[in-house]
Amino acid sequence: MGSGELAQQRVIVALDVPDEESAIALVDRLEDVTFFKVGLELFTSTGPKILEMLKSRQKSIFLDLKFDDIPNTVAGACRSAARYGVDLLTIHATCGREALKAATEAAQVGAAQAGVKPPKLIAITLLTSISARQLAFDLKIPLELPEYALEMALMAQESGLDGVVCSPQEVVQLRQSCGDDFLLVCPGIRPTWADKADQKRSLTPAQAIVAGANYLVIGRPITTAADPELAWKRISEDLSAIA
Ligand SMILES: O=C(O)c1cc(=O)[nH]c(=O)n1[C@@H]1O[C@H](COP(=O)(O)O)[C@@H](O)[C@H]1O
Repeated sequence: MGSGELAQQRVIVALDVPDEESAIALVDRLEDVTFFKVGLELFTSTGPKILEMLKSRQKSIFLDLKFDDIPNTVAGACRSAARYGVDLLTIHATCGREALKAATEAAQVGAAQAGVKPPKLIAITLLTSISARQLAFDLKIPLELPEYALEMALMAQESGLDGVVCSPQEVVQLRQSCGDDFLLVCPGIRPTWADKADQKRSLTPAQAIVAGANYLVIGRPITTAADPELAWKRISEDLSAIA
């Protein structure tokens, strides 16, 4: 595999910026990046026109709106979001089984109505900013963290979702239990030289790929670097070494 190819195929850059202008500036600087994530900050600021900007540049899109509500509401949200023709879409596993099933069906319906490809619907298992201690003491979940993440993933799989968002630290276990066809999308990725900031359960890009992640979501190590192109290049080179 050529230099940078693995990063181009497997790294999604999170565009956590406040407005369209900053997003365009980053996308145009990072010309080798093929897959971008639009999350709550940017989508709340710009609305769907940011998706058109990315499509006009032939980029793949992860629309990360992390829906979390009652079944009827998340189904409606997924139906609407699926009409945009994005590649990946998120919902929280904690919505529960009924909501996950309703969301899965609604995403298919929305995409069919718009005549676009349905998004891969993936569930957040447990945010990568939550530590084992916080899970026990703040969220009062009596399970061990890996067991809790696995239970959320299995519920998502049984409800018909295409995969989950999980920390790279849980990938080996989830891959073993959920099989090769289940998408494992991992944020909380930190090269050795990057600040961990609010991420609690991280691995390096190479470690996450070796563990079996399908996609890595990387934001600040690239987007807030003094030289974002150089940060991307360093990550691409690290990944080329394991290709
Ligand atoms: O759904 C996500 O993408 C997500 C889930 C999760 O558990 N943790 C997590 O960090 N994310 C997102 O992944 C990105 C990580 O960004 P950085 O920490 O800057 O690399 C952010 O856009 C988060 O919203």
